[in-house]
Amino acid sequence: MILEIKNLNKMYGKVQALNDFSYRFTEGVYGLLGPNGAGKSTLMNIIADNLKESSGEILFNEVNIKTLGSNFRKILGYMPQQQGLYHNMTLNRFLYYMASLKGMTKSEAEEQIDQILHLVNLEAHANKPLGSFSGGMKQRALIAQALLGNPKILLLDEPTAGLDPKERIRIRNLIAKISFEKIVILATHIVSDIEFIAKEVLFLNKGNLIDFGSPQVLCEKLSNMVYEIISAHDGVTDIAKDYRISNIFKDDKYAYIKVITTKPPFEYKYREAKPNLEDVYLYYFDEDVL
Ligand SMILES: Nc1ncnc2c1ncn2[C@@H]1O[C@H](COP(=O)(O)OP(=O)(O)OP(=O)(O)O)[C@@H](O)[C@H]1O
Repeated sequence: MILEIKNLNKMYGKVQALNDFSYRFTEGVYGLLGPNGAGKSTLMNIIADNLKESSGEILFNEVNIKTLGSNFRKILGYMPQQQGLYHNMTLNRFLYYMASLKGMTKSEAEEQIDQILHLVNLEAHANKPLGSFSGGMKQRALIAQALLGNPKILLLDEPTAGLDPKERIRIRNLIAKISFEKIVILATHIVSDIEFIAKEVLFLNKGNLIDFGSPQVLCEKLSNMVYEIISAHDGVTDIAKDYRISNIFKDDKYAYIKVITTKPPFEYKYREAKPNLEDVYLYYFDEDVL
């Protein structure tokens, strides 16, 4: 199974939301990482056929998805970014409603909905109105509707937005569980959402694909660029002036400051540190963490 994106461009007036984006996706989880405005949702929406590209094409198993038409939509599950749900609708009604929009028969829906409710761990809430759900339950309800029809391609746009760490882990585990034999593309700006479940990570910035690869390969690119400076507690402010800091840990005696830099911080006591995907993110997106 191959989903191939070829030279995709999207302009909103003068804003280039996607710039000549090309990629080949096969079975597995892909993390689409980038800050606000990177073009993640634009890409998802074009794949989901909710938005028209300015140019470029998308092929599924070498056939243009425009030719496949509704047959492509049938194999696609899409979880949009934080959506207003129908507050008075019960979860069960919502799922039947979404199943009918996907053209499923009532008996097909019946068969699947029970299984999906079990998978997302919401069986006990099937007859409760969506308005009574917590943030995490709402996100799981949205994942549930995306799973209707057992799609081969699953697009998840910021599935953990606004969730507490426990719910985030729960969603992450759920995604790992449902991704078998599917192409899953997950857009997020939270590195830990995909660090341990993504086969490949794509870094997107201002519409450009700036790097991609397995988390391991991406981290290896930063070897010899991540160090831990060991300093007195009051040294942190000075270090922040000269170095990009990715983490600070303090014990009773010292501050341990993880920095990303092209040359070792010779002026301090330091040791080499192991890069993680968050360091790679900071390296590319140059965000101030202090
Ligand atoms: N409907 C629109 N009209 C005009 N510009 C838009 C529209 N939708 C998105 N954009 C612009 O396109 C660019 C990419 O936006 P997009 O929403 O795809 O990014 P994103 O990576 O999903 O960001 P976020 O995490 O904030 O959702 C941004 O500059 C955004 O302002």
